[in-house]
Parts: sequence; structure tokens; C-alpha cells
Amino acid sequence: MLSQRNAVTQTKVVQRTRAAEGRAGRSARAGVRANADADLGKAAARENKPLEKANLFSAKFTPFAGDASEEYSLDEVIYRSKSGGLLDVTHDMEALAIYPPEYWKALFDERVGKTTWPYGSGVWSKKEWVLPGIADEDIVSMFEGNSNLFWAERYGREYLGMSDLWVKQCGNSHTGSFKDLGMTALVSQVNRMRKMGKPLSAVGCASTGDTSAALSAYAAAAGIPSIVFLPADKISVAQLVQPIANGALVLSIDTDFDGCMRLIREVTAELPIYLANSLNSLRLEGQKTAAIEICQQFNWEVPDYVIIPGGNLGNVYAFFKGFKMCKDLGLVDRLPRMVVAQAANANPLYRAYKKGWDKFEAVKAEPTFASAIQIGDPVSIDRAIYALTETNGIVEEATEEEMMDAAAEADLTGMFNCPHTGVALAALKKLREQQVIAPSDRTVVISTAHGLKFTHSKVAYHEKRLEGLESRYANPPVVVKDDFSAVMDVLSTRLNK
Ligand SMILES: Cc1ncc(COP(=O)(O)O)c(C=O)c1O
Ligand SMILES: N[C@@H](CCOP(=O)(O)O)C(=O)O
Repeated sequence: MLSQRNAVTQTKVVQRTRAAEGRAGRSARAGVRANADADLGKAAARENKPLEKANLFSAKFTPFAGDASEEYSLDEVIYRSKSGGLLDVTHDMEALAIYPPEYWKALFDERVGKTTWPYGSGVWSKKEWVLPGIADEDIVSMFEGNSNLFWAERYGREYLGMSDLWVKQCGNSHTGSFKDLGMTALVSQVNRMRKMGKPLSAVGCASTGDTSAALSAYAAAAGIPSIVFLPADKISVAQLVQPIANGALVLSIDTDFDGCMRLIREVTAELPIYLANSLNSLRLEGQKTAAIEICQQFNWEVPDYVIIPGGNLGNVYAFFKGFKMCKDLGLVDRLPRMVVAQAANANPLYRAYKKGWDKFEAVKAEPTFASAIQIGDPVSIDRAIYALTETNGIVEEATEEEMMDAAAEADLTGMFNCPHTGVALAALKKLREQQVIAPSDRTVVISTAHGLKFTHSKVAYHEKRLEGLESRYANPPVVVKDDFSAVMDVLSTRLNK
């Protein structure tokens, strides 16, 4: 008890000190901001344009790895480099670096939680680092991002012996997954291109359920037709109804995700349908803001570990890019160690990692409760390997039982996790057991979707209906007669346990 009281007093002292530091920091940042604004004003004046219209920053497509002189405007419809490799969005880092780290911190901090269009969005609050050239009126946003960085205090302490565990709730979003972050960027760019007269009749994607939900919602908001290719009977009912409700053309195809992906690539090469999967690097520009947001939420400090469930593998690179930009522009001083967590039933990255990256081989992805990552031939494999090698990264896997147990266990401390987040939590558990992650390491688990999208498997778990699984944390409802003594019997049995 005494030590608890000491801890509370200590926390209050830390809070008061931080508040004082915060006040001093805010006024210093306001000064930096005023100076940098004056510089921006001068630069705009040189261009003879009002500040907000001056094109001070820019971005373009370049090959992900390859000829640095090959480049394309973001207004071009292009998904691959000349050699057939992946593309990346490259920013004019020199222009961004004209402004000191304190300028960017102050600017980003100032925009959080406001209604000012479009900066109240967690993605567009970082507009200069995302799509600097797009006009505010072309942006299609639902004010995505700004998601809770949940301090998993009880889960960390009681189940993992950790004191600094956080869960970034990217699934607490308009369509219930992190895909909204990328889709606002991509659909905004499509909106701009259509206004410019580019012949793009629709946007399209292959999906395991979350990309399609986000694409159809953002396209509907902008009045752009959308087409989604879904593997028949392989996504949840909640995910299926999302594009249906948003008026998308939904093709339910008798194949798996990898088959849908192959088809959409062929179709978008033939028809004026803009490809909205993460093969298109515009998506990753929006997704990377979650990493910048994590640094911001930690007052511009970098966590030690970031654990991400991986499928098509765009997101791990997006996070890497966000952290790297923060480091390169001096907002933080290092990169976190990145961990990708895969379902054992769909683990091509894990297998390649175990072979020392010697050889990557696509696999036939088997069914998994983490159905959104049932992917055997990830399009961003090269991006993922790069992000992991640059951060001394790790890949872990989780069996069906491990992921469902981990999600259920964490739910007992107030969360409501989807199976994909369960995969990441199970990976964390293993890394704690192996003593790779230490008790005080600041660790962030990326929760990629809302648990409410996956109630079917969660209910089946709690009703012990999942074949081959013990369902260790099952908590089925108790069926009781409409009778006072029957209710009292149940309560006394339970309460005396
Ligand atoms: C809920 C969820 N988690 C994780 C992922 C994996 O993300 P990525 O494909 O970028 O690796 C996806 C989609 O693939 C997803 O929908
Ligand atoms: N989980 C994804 C799979 C496709 O990923 P993408 O990021 O390449 O669009 C989905 O929900 O469809």
C-alpha cells in the first residue's frame, strides 16, 4: 500500500513537472513557429504567391529501388517502374529540411483536434509530408487518424510483466481499419486527377475486406464509382456489407486474395480503373502518418519496438517511412526496432526471415481467423524486407490458438481486439518469453482493425465452438430461467468462486 501511495505521489510530481515543461516548451515552439512562418512568408513572396498557395514542397514517384533519375508526376497513372519494380513517393527533403524540427512539431501539434479543413485529419495535419501539392478543396477526408495510443497498463503489468506497453488503435476509424489513412490520400489524388480531366472512370481494388470497405466509403464520399474484388466466403459479414452499403460494384470471386489481386492488376492495366491497393505507393503516404503520430503522442520520442500484423506488407514499410522521415528531419533521434507478426497459416515473410532472407517464396495461404492477412504472395515483399533490415527487425508468427488466446486475454483488460491484433499480441508474448523485449522496453502494438468487424470468430471462441482450440479464456453467457432463485444460484456460485 505504502509503495502504491509513493508511486501515486511520484506520478503527480512527474505530471506537474511535465506540465511546467509543456508550458515552457509551448512558448518556445510558438517562437520557432513565428520565425519559420516569417521565412515561409519570404519564400512565398519570392514566388509572388500568397503563403498558402506557394509550392514550397513537392513529391514525385520514383523507383523503390533502382534508377534514381527515373521519375513521374503524382498526376500520372503509373504503378510500376520501367523495370517492373515497385514505385515510391519521394519528397523534396531538402525543402522540408529548411524548416527546423521545432517548426514541424509546433505546426503538427497546433493542428491536432481542430475542425480546420483539412488539417483536423490526422493524415492531413501532416499534409506537407504527405501530398504537398494537392489543393485543400480536392481532399476527400473523414478526419481519419488521431487514433488513441492506448496505454495497456493492466495487460502489460499482469500478463507480460511490462511497464511501458501501448496499443495504437488504428481500427478506431471511420470504416474500422487503418486503411482509411491510406485511402484518404489515394482517393484525394484520384479526385484531383478526375478534376484535371484524366479519364479515370472508377477506382478498384482486390481485398480481404478492409481495403474494400475504406475504398468504397471514400469513393462514395467523393462521388467516384468503386469496384471491389473479394474472395468469395473469405471475409467477415461486417466487411462484406460495407462496400455493398456504400454502393460499390462488389465482385465476389471464387478464388483467394492472391487470385483477386492478380485479376485486379490485369483489369486495371486494360481499363481506366485506378488501382487502389497498396501496390500503389500513394496509399503508403497516408498510412505512414500513424508512425509520425506515435512519435508525436510520445512527445517526439521513439518507442523501442513497434509490432505490426503483416499481410500484403505495405503497412510495415509505411510505418518505417513515417519514422524515417521524423528522424531525417530531426524530430526524433533514432528508429524503433520493427516487428512483423504473421499468421502461421499465411507466413511467407516469416519463412524468408527464418532463412536469413536468402530466398523469398510465395505460399498458398491457408484459412485463418486473421482473415484479412490470409495472403501468400505479398506485393510489398521488397518494401517489407527493406524496412526490417534497416531497423534490425524481427518476424514472428502465431498459430490460430495463440492469436485467439492473445486477443481474448487482452480483451479481459478492457480492449476488444480483432484476430490480427491478436497475432501481434501473440508475437509480443513470444518475444517477451524469449527475453528479446525487456520489461521496461517501450513497445507499441499496432491494432489494425476494430474487433467488431470480427464478432463471428470472437463469439465462436467464447462459446468454445472453434474446432481444435481449447478457448482458454472462453466466457460464454449463462442461460438462466426467469426465476429469482435460479438467478441467485448462479450469482452465489460465481461470486463464491
Ligand atoms: C486488419 C488488417 N491487419 C493487417 C493487415 C496487413 O497489412 P499489410 O497488408 O499492409 O501488411 C491488413 C491488410 O492486409 C488488415 O486488413
Ligand atoms: N488486408 C487487405 C489486403 C490488401 O491490402 P492492400 O493494403 O494492398 O490494399 C484488405 O483489407 O484488403
